[in-house]
Amino acid sequence: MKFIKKHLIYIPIATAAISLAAMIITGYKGNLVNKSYTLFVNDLNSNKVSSVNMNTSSKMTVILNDGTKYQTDNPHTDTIKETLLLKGIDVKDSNNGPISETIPQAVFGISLIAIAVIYITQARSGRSSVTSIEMEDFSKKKDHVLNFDSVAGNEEAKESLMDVVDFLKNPEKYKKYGARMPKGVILYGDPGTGKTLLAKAVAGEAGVPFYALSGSDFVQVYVGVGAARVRSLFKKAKSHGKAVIFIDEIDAIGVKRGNGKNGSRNDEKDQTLNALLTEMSGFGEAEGIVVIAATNRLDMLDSALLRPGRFDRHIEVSLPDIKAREKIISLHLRNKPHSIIDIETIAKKTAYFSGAKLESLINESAILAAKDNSSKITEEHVEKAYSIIIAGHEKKERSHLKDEDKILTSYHEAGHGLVSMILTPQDKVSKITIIPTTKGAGGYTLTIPEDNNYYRIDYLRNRIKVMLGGRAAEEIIFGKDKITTGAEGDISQTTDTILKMVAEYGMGETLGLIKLSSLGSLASGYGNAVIEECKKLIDTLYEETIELLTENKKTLEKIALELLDKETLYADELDEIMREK
Ligand SMILES: Nc1ncnc2c1ncn2[C@@H]1O[C@H](COP(=O)(O)OP(=O)(O)OP(=O)(O)O)[C@@H](O)[C@H]1O
Ligand SMILES: [Zn+2]
Repeated sequence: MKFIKKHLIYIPIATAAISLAAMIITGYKGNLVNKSYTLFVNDLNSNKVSSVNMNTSSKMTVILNDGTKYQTDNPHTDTIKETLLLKGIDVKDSNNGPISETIPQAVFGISLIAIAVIYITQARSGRSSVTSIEMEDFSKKKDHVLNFDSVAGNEEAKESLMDVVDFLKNPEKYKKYGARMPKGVILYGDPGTGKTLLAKAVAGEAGVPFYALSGSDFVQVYVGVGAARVRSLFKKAKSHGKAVIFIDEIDAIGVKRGNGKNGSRNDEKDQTLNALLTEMSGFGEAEGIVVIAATNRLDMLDSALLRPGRFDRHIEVSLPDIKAREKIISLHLRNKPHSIIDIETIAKKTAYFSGAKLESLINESAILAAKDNSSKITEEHVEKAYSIIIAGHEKKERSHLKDEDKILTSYHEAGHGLVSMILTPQDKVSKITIIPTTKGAGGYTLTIPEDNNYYRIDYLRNRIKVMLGGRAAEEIIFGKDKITTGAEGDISQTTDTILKMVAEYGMGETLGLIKLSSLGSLASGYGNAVIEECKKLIDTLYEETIELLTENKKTLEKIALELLDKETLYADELDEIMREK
């Protein structure tokens, strides 16, 4: 839209130029000399005049029999025309100039007005709308193209996105196999973790244009404008063939409908969202267009957005762990004069920093170096910048965790991971990390090999122990009076599972094979007894978990300490520790 609007002004400019040229050509009357009125009267009296061309202007044009042409004053008397006619002189009396002259004049005038109108509206809309479709054409730019090397860390996200890159490069290949490739990908994760950067890198890797729009641009615009913007964005992208369309802050238009807090649906958002969904179903698989959206909150999104054929790929972009932070710092120090050798120490100190925050740390250091007129960025500059950044952020967020919290999280997560590796080895632990994910503080990741239809009772009991492993580890290491709120999520999960076992799966004694939820109003009589049984079961399972971890305390400590050091431990590192056990 903006693109067309921007070029609209060239149409009247062109017409103005053409009409001006026409005016010059038609208006060119040769070098018309001016002669005095008495000379004209002389010519008239000697019958030399062939024709006279007069109009409302102060001059009239005289053509003599020999073809010479000159101008003289038009006396504007009532009789002049008659006098001339009586002498048999051809008189052209036009109030308006000949058509060939007036048309270019009119067109020129209209063009000037059009230029002014378009210029004013553009200047105005430029001021009032912050929206601009950001466009970068990676298919043409060959120098400093963003690619996956520009994004440090985030290896898992990059791996998932490699598929998308391959699809963008060879959509036909996938079509041949009848594969349905993702039209939409959602990148979710904390602010500043590099979601935008990754989306640009996909376009860069695939060598296709990148179009970006932010969901927040649609807030507070008139109904219909957002939808129109979406349509024009897609139209533009499609006209180029392959493309990456990036929609930042998709939550601004795609929050769940009827969500209590954000309950007041807004027509504009709905229309914009609908336009987006329509556009997405409107292009075919082989077209090579991928829409990448970013959000900080995947759980807030409307399920309509997440359905197959829409944004059905969800890729988490997490905060960097120590290795990734080292890479990000190195990346941003590259091309800057510096004398920093010990990047590892900086990485150690910056736990829970996002990529954006690390970038601003390095930038701040560079500013300090410049202020000092120092030839290089030194470790002292980084030190100073660190204090500035921490002070600036501390008020706003719980940004940098205290070491104490880090230690606690390490043991907590190690507890989950260790219990899982011992009791449910079939569920492969692919990583344990103390870097918080959007789902909560810390975390370990399970890759469950097969999707089971049924779970055996012993498996369910073991799963509960895995969930209790975090709290149990805290208690073993720090003592009962030092336990934390960190286990809240675990506790709600175990409660759900145990309640289902006793009240729905027929695995308890109080109800036997009776399903509590089928009892309707009769269920209330069983309430307390069911809770009693659940509590007893959980207590027993918790004790067993404490026992198990106490027996394996050495391994627990080893995992925790390595976690503290490396922040993330992957399957091979964990296998190594378990082998040494
Ligand atoms: N993994 C990374 N590697 C290198 N630089 C990074 C990385 N992550 C973030 N950055 C730096 O932080 C800047 C901001 O990142 P980006 O805008 O991609 O984050 P985002 O996840 O899209 O944030 P938001 O959710 O706030 O939109 C980048 O331009 C880059 O300089
Ligand atoms: Zn936990």
